Amino acid sequence: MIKISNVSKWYGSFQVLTDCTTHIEKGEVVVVCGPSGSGKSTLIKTVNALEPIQKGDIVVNGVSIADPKTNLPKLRSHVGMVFQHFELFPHLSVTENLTLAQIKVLGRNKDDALKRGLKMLDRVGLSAHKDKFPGQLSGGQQQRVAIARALSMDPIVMLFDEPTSALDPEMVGEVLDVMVQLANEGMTMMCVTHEMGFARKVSHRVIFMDQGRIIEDCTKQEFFGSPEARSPRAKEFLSKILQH
Ligand SMILES: Nc1ncnc2c1ncn2[C@@H]1O[C@H](COP(=O)(O)OP(=O)(O)OP(=O)(O)O)[C@@H](O)[C@H]1O
Repeated sequence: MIKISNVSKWYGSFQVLTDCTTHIEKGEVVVVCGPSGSGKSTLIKTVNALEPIQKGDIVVNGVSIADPKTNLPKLRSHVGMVFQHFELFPHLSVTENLTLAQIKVLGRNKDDALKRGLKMLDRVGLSAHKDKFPGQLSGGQQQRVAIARALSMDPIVMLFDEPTSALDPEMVGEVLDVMVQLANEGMTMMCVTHEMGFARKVSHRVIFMDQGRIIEDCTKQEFFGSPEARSPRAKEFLSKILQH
């Protein structure tokens, strides 16, 4: 489904990603973790070419992002992305937020877009809020609308970049519940998150990054179950998070 091969990236002279190689199969949930600044967000943003790469390739569903002939807006329309900050349009109602890209990018008619959007809004438990504006919703509700908006586009994969880290603690659970539900329904997911409870509960694999490199790429059982077999940097990270 997604093949990341020998990806390197620089910001000016600073190398942010070094020779990253991994893959995500259909229906797999992969959690990307690691210390702050290790390149997790940058890596996930390269998957839909929001961040360009200078070396290597990423193939999404058979389409190479490095191929100059690739239609990147079309590729992005199949890849759902949910960010730390919800990035809903503040001047549009929830319904308008849900339908805009379906109409403009996928060319759906208004009725079909509305039907699909409301179905996804129901899936995240927010049907009653369809006519509100983002500012009238809590952070957790806004993030659930952002997830519903991404799902309305019928994505083949969902990318999550720290979707709960800007939320008050009591709202984290409601967003994670939606993500757990999606994972259980078989959605292919790549998630940058510090929520190790989520990683332990639903992920299939864990990628651990440090200084722009993928240091560990293993099953969650290997990652959490046998910390003694991990690299020194991952061991240190695990010992910190497992204290709590
Ligand atoms: N647009 C940019 N220009 C220059 N440097 C950048 C840019 N974006 C990120 N960086 C740097 O690249 C490195 C990796 O950043 P990135 O956000 O990918 O890390 P991260 O692992 O997701 O961190 P965090 O967990 O703190 O969000 C950091 O040193 C960061 O300062």
